[in-house]
Amino acid sequence: MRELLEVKGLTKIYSLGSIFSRIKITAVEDVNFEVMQPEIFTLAGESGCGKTTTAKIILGFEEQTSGMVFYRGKPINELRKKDKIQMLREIQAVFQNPFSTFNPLRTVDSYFYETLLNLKIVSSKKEAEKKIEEKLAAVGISFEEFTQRYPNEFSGGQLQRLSIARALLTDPSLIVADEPVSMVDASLRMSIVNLFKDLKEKYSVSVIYITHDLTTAYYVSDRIAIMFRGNIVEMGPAEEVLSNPKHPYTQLLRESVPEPDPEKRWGTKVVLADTEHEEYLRIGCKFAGRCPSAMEKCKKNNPPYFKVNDVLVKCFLYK
Ligand SMILES: Nc1ncnc2c1ncn2[C@@H]1O[C@H](COP(=O)(O)OP(=O)(O)OP(=O)(O)O)[C@@H](O)[C@H]1O
Repeated sequence: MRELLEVKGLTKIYSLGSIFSRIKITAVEDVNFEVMQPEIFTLAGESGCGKTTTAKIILGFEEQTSGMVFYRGKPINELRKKDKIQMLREIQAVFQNPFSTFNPLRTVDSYFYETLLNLKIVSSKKEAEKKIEEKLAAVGISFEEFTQRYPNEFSGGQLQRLSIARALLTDPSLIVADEPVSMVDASLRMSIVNLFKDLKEKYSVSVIYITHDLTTAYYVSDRIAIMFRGNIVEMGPAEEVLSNPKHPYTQLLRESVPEPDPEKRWGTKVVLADTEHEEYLRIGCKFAGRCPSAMEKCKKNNPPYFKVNDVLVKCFLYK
């Protein structure tokens, strides 16, 4: 396996509030990880931990305050400037709400033809149809049931499969999937995350899977990073992290995780709850206020990472 993407020292600081009461929050703080090819790498954590901000920076929708993202060893920002079309082909996104991915007034197939033509992937309608048929087959939808239909003629699950098929049109190496199943019927979730496994095995596609749902994460991920208030607090093989969690936050997360708020995602209106605000501003471990094992030093010092077997844990308990 080769390294596909590397995130190094990634930090994003947002300013919130009015000019009279400005506060700064570090939504992503010195985040480091790499994604191999092929691999399903999961970023998990409760709402507001910095998963989406990390995804937005990788996808180029947001600029980092500091740190770098490397794609195949090269800084992604420079590649984006130099070879935009190639980057658009190589890294694709799948979002939470498939109904907002497609305009209700346009047929879904029109998006597919548009992507193929705009990115100059095909040169004729016949070639386009062949490509579309192949990608639909990969997500289990037939060409006939797809042609000339509007988004409201599909179920949420079918539409999410179609957004994955559309992402596949460019033969990407990396798919960044942000909560792709949280708006899909619980009974269909597994079948959609299974698709990611298939894509990894059949086409060597790597996936950054962003989720609050540890059940699907456990099932699909090779490695997982658990985030809390902008920090990765634990990272390692998914099986090990989720069946034997070390960080007190990962242990808590396994018990209950609040659902993400669809209204808040990818929007710009941001209101911080008091505890959230206080946790972001903590000098020591951001989890210390809620941690049942917190020690005096946790409140004063930011813990470094400790290695426990294959797992990195940002917690003084493992010193
Ligand atoms: N444009 C923005 N301006 C100011 N603060 C922001 C902005 N976008 C996100 N934030 C804040 O940054 C923090 C991290 O948000 P982010 O969306 O990355 O978390 P998340 O884990 O993906 O949560 P969710 O699942 O709710 O999207 C949150 O406190 C959020 O309120």
